[in-house]
Amino acid sequence: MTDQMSADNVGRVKVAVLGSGSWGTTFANIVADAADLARKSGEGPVAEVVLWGRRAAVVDAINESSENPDYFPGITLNGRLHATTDAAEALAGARVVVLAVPSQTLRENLASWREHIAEDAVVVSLMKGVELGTLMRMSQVVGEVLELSEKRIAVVSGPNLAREIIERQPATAVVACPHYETAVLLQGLCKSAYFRPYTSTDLVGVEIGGAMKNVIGLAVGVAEGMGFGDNTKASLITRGLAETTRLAVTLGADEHTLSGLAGMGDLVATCSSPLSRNRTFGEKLGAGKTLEQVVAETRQTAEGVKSSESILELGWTHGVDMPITEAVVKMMHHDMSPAQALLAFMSRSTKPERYGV
Ligand SMILES: NC(=O)c1ccc[n+]([C@@H]2O[C@H](COP(=O)([O-])OP(=O)(O)OC[C@H]3O[C@@H](n4cnc5c(N)ncnc54)[C@H](O)[C@@H]3O)[C@@H](O)[C@H]2O)c1
Ligand SMILES: O=P(O)(O)OC[C@H](O)CO
Repeated sequence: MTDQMSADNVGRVKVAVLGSGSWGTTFANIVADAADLARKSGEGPVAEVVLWGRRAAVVDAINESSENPDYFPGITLNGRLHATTDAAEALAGARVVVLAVPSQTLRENLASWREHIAEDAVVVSLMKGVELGTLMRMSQVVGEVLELSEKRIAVVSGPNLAREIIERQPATAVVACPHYETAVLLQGLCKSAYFRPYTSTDLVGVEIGGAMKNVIGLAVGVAEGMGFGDNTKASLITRGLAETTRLAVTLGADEHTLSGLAGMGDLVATCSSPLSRNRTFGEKLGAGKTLEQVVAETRQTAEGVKSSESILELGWTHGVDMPITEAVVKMMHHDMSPAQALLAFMSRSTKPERYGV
């Protein structure tokens, strides 16, 4: 996709969505529904969506009965959605490549997909994590492995609990790309009757907001599990947003992004919803289950568990104070009990409400 190409002269666009879990399936369905709307109205680009998945049973069910029985049994997907286990087939001719795999496997996935990704494709990350070891945001991993300029890398993020959106409940999101025209084109591809995307050029703010809300969601879940009420949870959400904003702004984000959909919006959705995997993970831990028990019970990706470590290191590398993230890391990775983590958090030295950047 060239920099000059606009939404008006694109016409048909093949979109490959890689990852047929909860969010990959839902986002592919959004784009297919958006294409139906564009076809009817004669306005905007019309996407042909191909979904890649690892498991043949899931792929066959999507193709034969428009259903993903693993994640959304009983929900009818858009009938035009085509699925395949063959990444080369999904990627052939795709001008938009959407990534929906766990953050920590992205690098190895991209290495195997790289040769099939068209040179002029725009690559869109749906992931909300930070890579362990490198401390890279997902767009940075994409840029490094695929050797893409940032003009061809975008992110979609926001308060997007998949279960609600697959039921076609109204939701909003942010499509971020440093190249504004690309963000507008992608906005056109996923704008449907129930999904309203806004554009942004602040990739850093949108990605840090998405990764951090998982960590804060874990902390709020722990508080819920320990039986605490709304004052505790509101305090964690608000101080969590302050922590998120400190980190994001230090890394170059616009402060306003963090009070938008990909910051506060997603934080509120994640921290209030029993549908959130991160919040649920924390809640089980807070209620007294061991980490091993919770890990064993968790089938879907709770990104904050691993990303809490890389995010804390990222904060420390840049001299950012991250007390909630630190408490989460101690509980997730250093055998600290929720009660001990709470004591450590509450007994820190007192501070002005606003400090740091
Ligand atoms: N589920 C949501 O509501 C939601 C919403 C917005 C963003 N996200 C983000 O989207 C990303 C994906 O989450 P999800 O909810 O789809 O997770 P999920 O656990 O539902 O699905 C992950 C998918 O990746 C596949 N997968 C697992 N390991 C893999 C590997 N090594 N190689 C290739 N594929 C592999 C799984 O088979 C599955 O299809 C996460 O970063 C998450 O934070 C999720
Ligand atoms: O289920 P979670 O905790 O991964 O959250 C899902 C989405 O990211 C909410 O926007």
